[in-house]
Amino acid sequence: MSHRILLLPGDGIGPEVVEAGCHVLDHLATATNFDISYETGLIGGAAIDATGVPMPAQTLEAARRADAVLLGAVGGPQWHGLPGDKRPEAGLLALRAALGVFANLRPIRVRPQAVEQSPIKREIAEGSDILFVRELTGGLYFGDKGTEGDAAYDVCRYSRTEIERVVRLAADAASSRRGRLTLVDKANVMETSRLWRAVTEEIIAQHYKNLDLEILLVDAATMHLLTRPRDFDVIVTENLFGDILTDEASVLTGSIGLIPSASLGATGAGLYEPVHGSAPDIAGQGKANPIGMIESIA
Ligand SMILES: NC(=O)c1ccc[n+]([C@@H]2O[C@H](COP(=O)([O-])OP(=O)(O)OC[C@H]3O[C@@H](n4cnc5c(N)ncnc54)[C@H](O)[C@@H]3O)[C@@H](O)[C@H]2O)c1
Ligand SMILES: CC(C)[C@H](C(=O)O)[C@@H](O)C(=O)O
Ligand SMILES: [Mg+2]
Repeated sequence: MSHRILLLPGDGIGPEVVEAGCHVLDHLATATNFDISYETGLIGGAAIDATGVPMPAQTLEAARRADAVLLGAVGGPQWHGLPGDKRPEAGLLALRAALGVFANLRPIRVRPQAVEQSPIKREIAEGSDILFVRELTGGLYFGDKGTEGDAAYDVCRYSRTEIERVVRLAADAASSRRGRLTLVDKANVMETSRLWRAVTEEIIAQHYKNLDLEILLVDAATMHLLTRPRDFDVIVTENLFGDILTDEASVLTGSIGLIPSASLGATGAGLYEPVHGSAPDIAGQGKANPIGMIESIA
């Protein structure tokens, strides 16, 4: 049976890292007799230029048919003036929503070979191995948004079900790793965070008594990540905090180009993409680090 892989190279360095990743995948597929077939689709700025929209219906249909979707990156300064729902990034958000991939796994490991590349002191960074589980289809990204006169708003909303499913996934991951789960929230200010905290404490107390649960406020967490990174095993958090904290934590490894991700839902195809963006500052120069893409494929 052929495994259908949808390639969405996107913009900037996206096509460069997807091409590099496919060399590796082709080689492995041949070496192991693993039958794959590729389809390539448009997303982001490339799709806007070709079709006028960041997520053509044809791409969505191909994603729903695929066994896995590999995405490079979307976005770039040439599309920055567009309204929010017409920007390249809106194409990626539509894809995540359509595939229902609510859990975004972002492993951040400091490799012994690269520890000297880290701007963080060796004695702090060495041996860090953190799995972020970022909620991916809720929160501020998908709440009601708009403008009212000269004001603007983005609503942050989470349901108990949305929190439960991703916390359970993170708790399962922690159970098969070092048994430590950290919830990062802003429960001293945000109502959604208070719900995250209540639901998480309940799930851990009822179903994961073996786990050691730590809870941190997000502002302090940004410091702990760079001062005691080895203390963390699995970190679960909401969509926006997860976006920001994983770019921060990537610094431990020496390059955001090293960080892979897998976005998974309850059923259907997964979406596999490096954590970095389209890197317009280095696009077309043949120097983008492809490891994040290659590890996403792995
Ligand atoms: N998943 C995605 O498609 C995704 C993720 C993040 C940002 N973006 C978009 O990408 C565009 C640029 O965003 P940005 O500049 O804030 O973030 P970025 O991640 O593209 O780049 C940040 C910095 O990291 C470097 N970098 C990124 N990937 C690298 C790699 N593989 N190898 C070496 N260096 C690498 C860049 O050169 C840049 O200096 C924006 O339009 C943004 O919305 C897309
Ligand atoms: C491009 C953008 C929509 C995206 C996000 O914020 O989720 C990116 O920063 C990421 O980390 O995948
Ligand atoms: Mg990001």
